[in-house]
Amino acid sequence: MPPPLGAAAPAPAVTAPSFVHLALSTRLRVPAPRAAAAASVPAPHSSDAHDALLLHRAADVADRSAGLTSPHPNFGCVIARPQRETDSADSLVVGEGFLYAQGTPCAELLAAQEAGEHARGATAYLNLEPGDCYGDSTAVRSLVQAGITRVVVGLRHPLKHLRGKAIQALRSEGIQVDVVGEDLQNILFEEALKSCLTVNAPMLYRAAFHVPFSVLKYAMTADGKIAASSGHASWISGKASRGRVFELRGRSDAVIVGGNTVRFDDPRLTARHIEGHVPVRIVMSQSLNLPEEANLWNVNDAYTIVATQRGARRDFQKKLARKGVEVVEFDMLNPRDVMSYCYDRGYLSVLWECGGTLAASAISASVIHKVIVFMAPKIIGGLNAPTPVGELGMSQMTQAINLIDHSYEQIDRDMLLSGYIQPIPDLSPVIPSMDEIPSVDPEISPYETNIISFYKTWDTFGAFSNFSPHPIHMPDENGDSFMWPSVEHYYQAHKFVGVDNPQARTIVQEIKLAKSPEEAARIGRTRQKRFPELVRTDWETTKIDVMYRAIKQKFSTYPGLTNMLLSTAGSVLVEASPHDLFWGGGREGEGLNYLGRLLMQLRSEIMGTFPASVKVGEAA
Ligand SMILES: NC(=O)C1=CN([C@@H]2O[C@H](COP(=O)(O)OP(=O)(O)OC[C@H]3O[C@@H](n4cnc5c(N)ncnc54)[C@H](OP(=O)(O)O)[C@@H]3O)[C@@H](O)[C@H]2O)C=CC1
Ligand SMILES: Nc1c(N[C@@H]2O[C@H](COP(=O)(O)O)[C@@H](O)[C@H]2O)[nH]c(=O)[nH]c1=O
Repeated sequence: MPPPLGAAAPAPAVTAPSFVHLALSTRLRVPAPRAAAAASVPAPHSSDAHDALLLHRAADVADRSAGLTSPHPNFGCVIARPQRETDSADSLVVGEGFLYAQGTPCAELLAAQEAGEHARGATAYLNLEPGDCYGDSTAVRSLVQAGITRVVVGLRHPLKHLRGKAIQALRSEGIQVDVVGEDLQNILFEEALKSCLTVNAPMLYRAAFHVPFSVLKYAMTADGKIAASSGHASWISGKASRGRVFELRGRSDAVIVGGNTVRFDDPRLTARHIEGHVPVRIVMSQSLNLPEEANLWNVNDAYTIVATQRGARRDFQKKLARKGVEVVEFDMLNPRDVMSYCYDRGYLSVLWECGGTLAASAISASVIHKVIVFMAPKIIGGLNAPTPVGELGMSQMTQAINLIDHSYEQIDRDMLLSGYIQPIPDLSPVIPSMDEIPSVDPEISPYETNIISFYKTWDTFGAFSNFSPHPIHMPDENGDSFMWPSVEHYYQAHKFVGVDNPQARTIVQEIKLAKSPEEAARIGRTRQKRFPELVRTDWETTKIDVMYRAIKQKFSTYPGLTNMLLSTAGSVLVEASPHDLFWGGGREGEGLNYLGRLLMQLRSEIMGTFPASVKVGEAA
């Protein structure tokens, strides 16, 4: 049951949770009354702490698949016996396995083979729901034949055509399947769930954005340079750091550099010092003004692709082809088209090791998801020395892209900073699709699930829509405040707010003065499509915060709306837009329903701090 009303708690911060936090909170939030009853029954298995520890271990085992399995995700399976007399999880493990490469035995089969007879009556821990596909059912069959009696799953499979299939198949064989966030809601699973999201980040990004998971990596001196002004750059970071780079390459399907880096560094871009996977090397060059001889043209080291502008230096293209280098022509050579091409080739993860010019272009194209910086305690100076990221069109520090879930690590003399530009997308829709509901909770009939949908403002809960006529007073970037006619006006305008361009400011004014939310939406969407360069570079990451700020202000401005929201306690809220599969739930629950999630997040925050004076459920 939700915490008692009126429980004093500090006012929650305004900023919305990052995606990972949102994923956790919507999965591990206070269970609805029905689920709470189920959760209060003591689990007939080892404690949640053991399960969380072993699930975390399965994610670590899955990480050994990194770079080897594309286009399949990283799969890990740990089989453990629930021995009660010891607290150490290690002594519980009887078998482990990870997917070594496409077409090799699956993790579940390998773990079952290692466990042998000890698998009978044991529990299998999987970072990700088994991905048996194309009629193959090896993973499920391996667990059933090994005599596994319980399976703990970190994430449902992100791909719609696979999601829920293996879970249903295992349950139909009488195996107990506990899915984190559905059957296991204890906050103890937070770390384990985060490790499952992180180890499958490549698959999640690829499924969500239809481009490979892209990591920008560079080595930088303490004064922010990636080379001397002469272009000389070896070496900035130390041997141990460069060893980590070889590992990073070994986990990537491709490594990308720009034409200048080839001209200045003549790089090899191989994952030397470690055996196993060798990434494809990609050069992006519009001019094709590249050296006749270069390490990258030696395809005995690794495969090389040169991406160039259609028709560039055909004679040189032929020379490269004769060396075994693959040349791919693009009408307009740009990072997004190259990433779409890599997506089509099945790449899961790409490492950008380019200079600042191409890095800026890739960030502006929103194809960079994570940044890894090796900072060395060195000063090189140089007015014209190259820097890690070139022109992004930002003139105010307040426009800076804030890395999310960032972390620091010291590596010998260097400092490693890594963080996400675009947080890990959580693909699990809050509303299970119709065929999933029975497998989520057999007691629930698909037609009784307490899902509250809203879409048009005249629906019963239409006031939850961003188009509802509830003006909101919001501070602007200069601290002045403005009365926005609706949440939609505010949201659409903020695609262009802060962009230092008169045209962008004009669009913001147009949207402010739009006569209706529909008109505001039309202006915002059409201008975004026609003038992508006028949209703020960090829009993909900040749009959740912008929306959360606006709905928070809306509900705190209109107490009746807050009461209406509280009256939905325990129900799943779905914005039933069939078109917008990010904010909406889609026709069959395939949408991500982020507006519904934010409203539920807001509701659970209010439930924690709601003043006792106002009764829940009063007329709106
Ligand atoms: N310390 C570190 O980690 C690293 C340092 N460096 C250093 O950085 C310097 C090179 O930096 P930089 O000049 O920025 O080189 P880049 O690696 O960014 O290459 C820029 C070139 O990329 C090509 N390109 C293709 N498509 C695009 C696009 N859409 N946008 C932009 N460029 C595109 C063009 O090549 P073309 O002109 O052929 O058409 C362009 O000139 C070198 O001194 C190198 O040593 C480089 C990488 C990492
Ligand atoms: N100078 C520099 C880096 N430079 C990057 O590494 C590339 C050289 O790779 P390779 O030829 O395989 O050794 C170079 O082209 C550039 O992309 N990287 C780092 O981790 N630390 C460094 O100090």
